[in-house]
Amino acid sequence: MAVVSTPFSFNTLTFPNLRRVNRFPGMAFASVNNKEAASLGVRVTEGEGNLPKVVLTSGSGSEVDIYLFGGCVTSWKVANGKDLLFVRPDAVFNKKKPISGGIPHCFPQFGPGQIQQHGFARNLDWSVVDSENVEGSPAVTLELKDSSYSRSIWDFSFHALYKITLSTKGLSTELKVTNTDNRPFSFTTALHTYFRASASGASVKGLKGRRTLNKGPDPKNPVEGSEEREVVTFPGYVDCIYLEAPSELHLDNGLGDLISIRNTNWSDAVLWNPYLTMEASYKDFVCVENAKIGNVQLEPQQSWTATQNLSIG
Ligand SMILES: O=P(O)(O)OC[C@H]1O[C@@H](O)[C@H](O)[C@@H](O)[C@@H]1O
Repeated sequence: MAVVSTPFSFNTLTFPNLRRVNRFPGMAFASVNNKEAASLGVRVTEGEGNLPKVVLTSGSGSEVDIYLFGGCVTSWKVANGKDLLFVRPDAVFNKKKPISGGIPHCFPQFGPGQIQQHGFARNLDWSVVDSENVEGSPAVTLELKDSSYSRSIWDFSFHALYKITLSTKGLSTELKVTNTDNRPFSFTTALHTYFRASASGASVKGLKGRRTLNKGPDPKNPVEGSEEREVVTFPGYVDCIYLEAPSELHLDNGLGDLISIRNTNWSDAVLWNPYLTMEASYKDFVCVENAKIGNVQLEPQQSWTATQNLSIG
């Protein structure tokens, strides 16, 4: 897969607009430098394959890793040190492929469709544009804009901002896509979240009665249906879209954790487990994805924003 990468040096990385946000309205923001960034719970380090990685650390000890390549959150360790996300053992960190695991972006196409599966946002370098700490919750905002590479695939000018905030018990993301072109465009998108799980014991609640598009038999010709189960499990190969999913789902990861997955504006959901097609790892994860399966249509200068909040009880 062709990948465009931006030259990167740890020595030159700065945090534009890094700021400490005061608790009280009306007080001025204090500018901070990279050293202070660490004390605010935001630092940049070298990840796997020497790729730059932002680490957010909350006051309670929870921690999140985010690779600039793909704007991909790869780890969410809660205060007891348990990582609730999963990176596949076949994941590579060499920019030749998207990182297979964590929370990859699917943009501007969920797929299958006319361009590469899941689009290009997961195999481009995002950049840091803002960072802050609000009452002990560190946050970083990443940015992705069109480039000659993206335009060779999808010929539109766009601007995406992705804010990731870590709190004591939760991990929140906000994705804002703006049409910076002078023509309307449409896209589909998803956050393809890989949760660490015991797939045979994992289940999702909240989907009963929802319309389904089952991609299991043939991804290009999904079978329409509706979900009858209160508790949806992963007994074998699962690849199913839920249209107009609720704004809150509950995942029991089969490892003793109940994770609530709340969203605004991600109208649809996808459950995926590859079963024996990924024999080495399928037992250890399930994907529960917030998605926008129908086209989001944006006029020039219009934006679309969606949030996801993962939290443990
Ligand atoms: O690109 P990845 O991370 O291997 O994921 C692929 C899977 O992603 C899921 O979202 C799709 O519903 C599946 O059809 C697809 O096979």
